[in-house]
Amino acid sequence: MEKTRIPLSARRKPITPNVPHPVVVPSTNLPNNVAQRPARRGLVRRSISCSDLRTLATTPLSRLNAQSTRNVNELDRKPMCVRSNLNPIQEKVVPSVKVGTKRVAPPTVAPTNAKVSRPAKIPPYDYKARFNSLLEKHKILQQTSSERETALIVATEQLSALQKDSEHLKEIQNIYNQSKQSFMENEAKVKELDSKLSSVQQNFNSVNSSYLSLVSVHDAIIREKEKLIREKNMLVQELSEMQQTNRTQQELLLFHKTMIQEHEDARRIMHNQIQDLKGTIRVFCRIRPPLSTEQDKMLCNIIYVDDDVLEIRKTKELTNNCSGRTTDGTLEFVFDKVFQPEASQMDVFKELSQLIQSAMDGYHVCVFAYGQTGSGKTYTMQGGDYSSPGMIPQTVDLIFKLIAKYQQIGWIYTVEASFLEIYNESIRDLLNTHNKEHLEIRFNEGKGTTVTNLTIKPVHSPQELHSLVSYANQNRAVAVTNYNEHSSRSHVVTKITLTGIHGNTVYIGSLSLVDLAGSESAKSSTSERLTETKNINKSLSALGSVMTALQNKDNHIPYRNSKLTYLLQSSLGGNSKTLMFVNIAPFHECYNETINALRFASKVKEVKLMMKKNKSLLRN
Ligand SMILES: Nc1ncnc2c1ncn2[C@@H]1O[C@H](COP(=O)(O)OP(=O)(O)OP(=O)(O)O)[C@@H](O)[C@H]1O
Repeated sequence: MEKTRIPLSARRKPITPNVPHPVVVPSTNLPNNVAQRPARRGLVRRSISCSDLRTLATTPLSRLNAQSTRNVNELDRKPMCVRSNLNPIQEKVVPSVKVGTKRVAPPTVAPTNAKVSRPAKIPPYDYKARFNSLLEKHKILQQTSSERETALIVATEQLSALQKDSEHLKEIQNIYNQSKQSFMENEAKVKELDSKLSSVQQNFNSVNSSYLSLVSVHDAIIREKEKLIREKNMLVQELSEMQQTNRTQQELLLFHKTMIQEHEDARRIMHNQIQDLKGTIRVFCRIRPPLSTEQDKMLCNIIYVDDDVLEIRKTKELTNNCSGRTTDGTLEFVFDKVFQPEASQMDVFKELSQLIQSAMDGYHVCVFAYGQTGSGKTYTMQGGDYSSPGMIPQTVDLIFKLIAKYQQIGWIYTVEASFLEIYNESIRDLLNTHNKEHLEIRFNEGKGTTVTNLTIKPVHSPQELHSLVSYANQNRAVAVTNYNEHSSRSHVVTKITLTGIHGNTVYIGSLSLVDLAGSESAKSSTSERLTETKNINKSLSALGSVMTALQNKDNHIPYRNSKLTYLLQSSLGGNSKTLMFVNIAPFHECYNETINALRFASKVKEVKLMMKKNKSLLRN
């Protein structure tokens, strides 16, 4: 039997084995736009790009399935178009038939109604012809059968290919699903990255805006820096001009300092000459007012003739009994100044302050208050309450004011203070009442008068000195049972030493402020007070003797007759300025003591001291 050849058109290309990549997809399963690409019959072998997969992913599955079904049907149809090359009449499209779930090409049926010329009718008796005709028919049938078998084989191959396609499609579907899953994951990642990108963008924007503002600040700083550099240059210029001016001014200042120093020296000399002209021993008389508790007391008749002359009168009987100038029983006394009861502490200090200047200038100054008990000595030296500070507190304040003033022209001052009490001719250290050491007065031409073992405190401020003054007063009070009685019976010496240094020049001056014991006579004292009074009178009369000797310019001045005069030797000698307050109580009952005090003071007033300045040179 002649073998039937399968037409080329009916053959199918072998299907490439299914491998994940490259993916072999039947063109029919691809969406239209993908499938439109050049394809071979039925199948397309090509690599699936990401965009194809994306298109696949975005195409609904139902649509793909429908399209796939359509294409399979088309494939089913196309291979069934079997052409017979034996008989063109037999060539026709054979529709596929469904066998079970598969569609296969139906067996080809030989056309019976072919439009060919009918063979001539064979007579019934022509068996040979009829046999040949039958053979011909048989041959045709055999050929048809063979073709149908071939078609069946082709259809079976196609079916198997389709099955493979289907499996392949399933695999592609899986790959597609995986790709879709991975795509969705990637898309989520892309979204996440997008959000990160947007936050990074925001950060970038904020950093950028900060950067821009920093840039503007930087620019402003640069501008400011340039401005400052310009100002600095101007200041440098000004500074150099000022330095030049400064040099000129320093030269001028030096010149002025020299001038000031020369003027200061001249002032010191003139000041001391004026003080000398006023008297080396000056006597001020101060009459205290009666207190509110003393309004009943009869007063003396005191007449203030001038600011340095007073007249006092008690009775006519006393006329010619006094050493003062008498006129109708009136005694007249002339002092350097008479302070009436109304005079304030400030008025009194105004006169004293000139002597403090002398102490700063290197002189020894002695101020003492003389008078009977209750005449106002302590009030004058120490003061009453805070509103009426006496000579000592005011002196302390003035000293420190002057020190500050002198500092400006190059002077450096140091201040030292000591406080002692002479009671019954023995000395007590008021800054150390437990001081059992022997306190002995020594005199040295160079150093002046000193007391051995006496506490001497350096002082740096007025407050410190005020505290020492009150501490000394306190010690004076606690040492005895009856302060008022005791205070009348002892001499208190406050000594402030001032050392001024300017270059090689050193001035050492001192201020001795003495609150003397009451000057009442022994007659008016009781027997108990007699010893005290004798001692007081001894020291006061020694003071008078020293004054007289000084007045007479005696070779020997009896300083050593009492502790008081010995202690005040350097303040009463030729190298000092002395101011004596004679304090007077204004009462009739005190008249005799008043007259005695006034006489004593008048005697002192006549003393003329020979002055010698305590100037020394440290070097050369
Ligand atoms: N100028 C004055 N103005 C007002 N009161 C004064 C004045 N002088 C003294 N007094 C007052 O008179 C009283 C006696 O004065 P003060 O104690 O100073 O006398 P004194 O001479 O120091 O006595 P004593 O020798 O006992 O110490 C005190 O109360 C004092 O305050």
